[in-house]
Amino acid sequence: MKKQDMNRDWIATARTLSQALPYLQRYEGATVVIKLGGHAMGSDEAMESFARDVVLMQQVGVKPVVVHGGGPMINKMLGQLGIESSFVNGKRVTDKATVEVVEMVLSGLVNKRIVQAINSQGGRAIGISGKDANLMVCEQADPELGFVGAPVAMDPSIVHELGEENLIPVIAPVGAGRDGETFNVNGDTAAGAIAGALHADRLLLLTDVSGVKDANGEVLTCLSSQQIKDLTEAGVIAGGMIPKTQTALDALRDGVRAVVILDGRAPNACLLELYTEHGAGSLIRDTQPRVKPTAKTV
Ligand SMILES: Nc1ncnc2c1ncn2[C@@H]1O[C@H](COP(=O)(O)OP(=O)(O)O)[C@@H](O)[C@H]1O
Ligand SMILES: CC(=O)N[C@@H](CCC(=O)OP(=O)(O)O)C(=O)O
Repeated sequence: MKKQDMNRDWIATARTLSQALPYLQRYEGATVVIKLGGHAMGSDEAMESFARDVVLMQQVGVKPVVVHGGGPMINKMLGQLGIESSFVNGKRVTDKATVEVVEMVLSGLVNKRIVQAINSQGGRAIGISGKDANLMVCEQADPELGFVGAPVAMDPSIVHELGEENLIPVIAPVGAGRDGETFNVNGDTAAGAIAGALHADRLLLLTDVSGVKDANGEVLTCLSSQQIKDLTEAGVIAGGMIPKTQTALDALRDGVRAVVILDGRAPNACLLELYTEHGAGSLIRDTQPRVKPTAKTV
């Protein structure tokens, strides 16, 4: 690269940092729940970029809370063990043998991989599941789905306590039932319930598509509740996008200020969303247009 071009790059970087000031101020002290989907954590590079974003967010005053999925990793382990599984509306039909594998993979392999990635970037992450400190008590969601849980009682105090110690909670979507059963909770559902209990300022759902697409495959940058209902009825929102958009609606109802569905494989996806004028993905915030205000309101 020529010296002149390098100077231009540095000037652009400085300008980007300067332009981030109103957003840095806006999100200082904000609680941001980030759901990392299994498809978004494929490569080591993607994981490293995610971890850097989370550590940087905390460095500039955000309280990040990570909730993760791990569907592809569960599929792989079930395959290795010769256990078949099927999905109904994006949720895994979960029998006794399956729920044991789900907990092993989510609370073990996947959770610790994320914890390690964040800690490697200088953060202090701690891995827990919905079972810890009664964070997420569940009931059976639907008898047809077996041990799939619906969160019914949330106690977010452990998340607050960890945040006060500057620890970054990394939460596996596994919950306990009142009779001691273990429930497999869809990662989006768990993230929404946790964001709702925390009254989070933002819920970022990181996935493997650039947002919610319409019938022509175009990403919708801003969506209302009604649009979500219409697109779901028309079958345009399908599969794994159903729990995601349903989560968004539930989270808004529970007091989360806004939900964004975005591509977690894109480098620095979280920073792009929070700290640039452009933003990323599909913003779900009732009927307001996707305009990034410059005032100090979140
Ligand atoms: N309208 C839609 N817009 C975008 N993606 C959709 C839509 N309907 C269904 N999908 C599917 O939803 C998937 C995301 O859900 P899922 O695979 O469960 O992701 P994750 O593992 O990140 O939770 C996308 O890869 C896409 O195939
Ligand atoms: C009930 C249910 O479907 N649970 C999910 C939990 C993991 C998950 O949600 O992972 P992603 O976010 O990567 O899809 C499952 O068993 O796959």
